[in-house]
Amino acid sequence: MSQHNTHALPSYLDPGHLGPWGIYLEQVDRVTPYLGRQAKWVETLKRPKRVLIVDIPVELDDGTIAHFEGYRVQHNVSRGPGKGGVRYHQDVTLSEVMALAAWMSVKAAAVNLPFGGAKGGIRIDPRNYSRAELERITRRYTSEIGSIIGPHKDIPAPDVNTNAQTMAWMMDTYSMNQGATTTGVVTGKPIALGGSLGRVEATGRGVFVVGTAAAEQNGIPVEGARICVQGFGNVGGTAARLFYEAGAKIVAVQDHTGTVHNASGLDVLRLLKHVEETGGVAGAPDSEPLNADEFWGLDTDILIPAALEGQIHEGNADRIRARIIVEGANGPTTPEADDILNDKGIFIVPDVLANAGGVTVSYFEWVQDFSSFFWTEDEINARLERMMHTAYSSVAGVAAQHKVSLRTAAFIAACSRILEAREVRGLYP
Ligand SMILES: NC(=O)C1=CN([C@@H]2O[C@H](COP(=O)(O)OP(=O)(O)OC[C@H]3O[C@@H](n4cnc5c(N)ncnc54)[C@H](O)[C@@H]3O)[C@@H](O)[C@H]2O)C=CC1
Ligand SMILES: O=C(O)CCC(=O)C(=O)O
Repeated sequence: MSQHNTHALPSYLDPGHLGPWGIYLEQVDRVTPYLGRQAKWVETLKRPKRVLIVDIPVELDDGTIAHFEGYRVQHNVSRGPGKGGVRYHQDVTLSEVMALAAWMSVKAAAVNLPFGGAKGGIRIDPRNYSRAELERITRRYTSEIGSIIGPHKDIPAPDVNTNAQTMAWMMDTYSMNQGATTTGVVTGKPIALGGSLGRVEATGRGVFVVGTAAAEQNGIPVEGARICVQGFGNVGGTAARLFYEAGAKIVAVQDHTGTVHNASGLDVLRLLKHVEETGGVAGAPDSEPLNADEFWGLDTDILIPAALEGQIHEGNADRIRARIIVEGANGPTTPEADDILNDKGIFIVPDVLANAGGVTVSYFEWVQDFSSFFWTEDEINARLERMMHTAYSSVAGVAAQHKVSLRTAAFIAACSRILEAREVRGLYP
């Protein structure tokens, strides 16, 4: 059992709290005064365009029948087709998927990609199911949402507990139902199926690029910087490795199995191997265990939350001693915590900017699939870096102009773009 089950729930999971969708709505309310005449259209952002809840009946390996609840939400498609990952997690809710879809709309617009926002999920703990069962569940889910996805409508990708194999099954199922191989229906596919080089690492690489820019802006040399990372999967593991290779010291890592600490710096390559072999960071060599709560009070230069939403809340924000927070996860900081951290002068690179590297390389993959012409990994990484730098500078410019946080600035830039598209498209059929 995870040590986290023994701790109080984060405040956003308390009954009566706003929940992820409520948090998103509050973020939109906070930015509305900066939208000028576009504010007239702001209601567009406060309701999803389309919500689909599906029942997924599947025969398990032992012959019994199980039913899972799945979702696909398209929040906004004013600027292009919906885009966003698919999450398999036991705590997935409609409110969460709605918020994740909305953050995708904001993210795509903040980085100026020609996409709207969407997200999907299945309420399931995938660790309890065999590979064959997961394949059947994924295929049935894909068929159930098949009428609303498509390369020009809504393009899924990996998120928590899904990966390139999941995308291969989705692409194959969609193609079988269409009667034609349709590689552009999902991104994050295996390279053999039209996937893009660099996509697996892209989100962590983007975190590294903007994290480095933020460190420079705050006079923190990356070489020797102390870094704590929560979540050591696709995003956290890659970001930790890139910072480690740049000379930073990864002093603590937390995942669902535990928290490991080494004040002189963990050997990240060994830690990655340990996680591959054992499924989590607990018991990693050359580390001491910490309890989950101690992690948040560690004296550090950069904190990278790269696990789930609501991890930084009013119950722990006050104890955080990082100089910079780079949000690898979606929605890791509640609005209450955001206020506390801003008052403490902690510099936050918000999720919609910091973790946009993944969807950026997904965009490259989608473009490559259409042209059937594939780029080298160096080309992809160079383009990714350029786009992340451009987005960071333009959001930092908006922040300076309005004297607001990078989060508010990213929302101002993104919401303005979405609402401008809404306005010029017009309303009538
Ligand atoms: N994969 C991608 O391309 C993108 C992912 N994200 C976001 O980044 C975050 C992480 O996603 P991935 O790395 O893809 O997922 P993943 O499934 O590869 O890894 C998730 C990590 O979080 C840890 N974790 C889960 N529950 C935890 C808990 N209660 N406490 C501490 N750690 C916990 C897991 O142990 C694992 O290390 C999510 O918020 C996701 O939405 C954002 C943009 C793109
Ligand atoms: O790569 C994508 O299309 C979306 C990735 C994603 O789900 C996210 O950025 O949160």
